[in-house]
Amino acid sequence: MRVIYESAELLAATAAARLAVTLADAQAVRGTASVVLTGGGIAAKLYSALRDAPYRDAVDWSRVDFWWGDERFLPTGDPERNETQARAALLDALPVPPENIHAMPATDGPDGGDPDAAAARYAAALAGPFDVVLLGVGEDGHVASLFPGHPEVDITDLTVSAVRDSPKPPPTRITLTLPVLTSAREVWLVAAGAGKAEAVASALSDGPVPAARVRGAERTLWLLDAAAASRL
Ligand SMILES: O=C(O)[C@H](O)[C@@H](O)[C@H](O)[C@H](O)COP(=O)(O)O
Repeated sequence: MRVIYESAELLAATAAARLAVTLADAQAVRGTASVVLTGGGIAAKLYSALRDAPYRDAVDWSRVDFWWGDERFLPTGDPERNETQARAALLDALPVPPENIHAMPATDGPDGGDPDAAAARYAAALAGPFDVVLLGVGEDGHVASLFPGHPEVDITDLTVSAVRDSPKPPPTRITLTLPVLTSAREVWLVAAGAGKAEAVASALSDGPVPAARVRGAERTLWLLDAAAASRL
């Protein structure tokens, strides 16, 4: 399904509300809920919309697990880390037990600057299937840190991989792979702005971009603003 909103603000506001309802529903059905977070501009808007919404109390935040789809492999607290962004825009304001926040390792973690060991550590900790995977979409059609033409896109035997030579800085990253992303109940691809129009059009016509290959087990949702949908 795809939904096109007039503006990025409306997209962020509705996605935040949708996320609260989906997590509350998951808790009603299964007792707990899990979400995989992403980085990027529209994600930051979504996180602060959720943080500031009174309905956020519909979710029992003590029973939500937070994971990440990808991370920039930098020191803890680096402003460029997706974790730092999500904590500042959302998690720091919610009553989430620290052990439910499953950040990807940083370069000052137990594996130091070794992204392969850090990826293996995250793989060992992963507990899916996830209820919702949030994914921003890059202008080149990347999702998480799966970049077009890079070998990580075709990995089938690992759930988490190191990424080197990322075309988007910083060059070293950690990413979930397609087999684990596609095992989630719902995958939501969220994109705003004219810069995303070509990538969105390619993905939705089964073009050669990583975004075309990610699907949820139960539902795949494209949440777009009018500019990102302008080439559909
Ligand atoms: O580390 C990152 O940058 C990401 O997790 C990445 O996959 C991001 O979600 C997209 O590149 C969209 O980012 P923007 O919304 O900022 O364009």
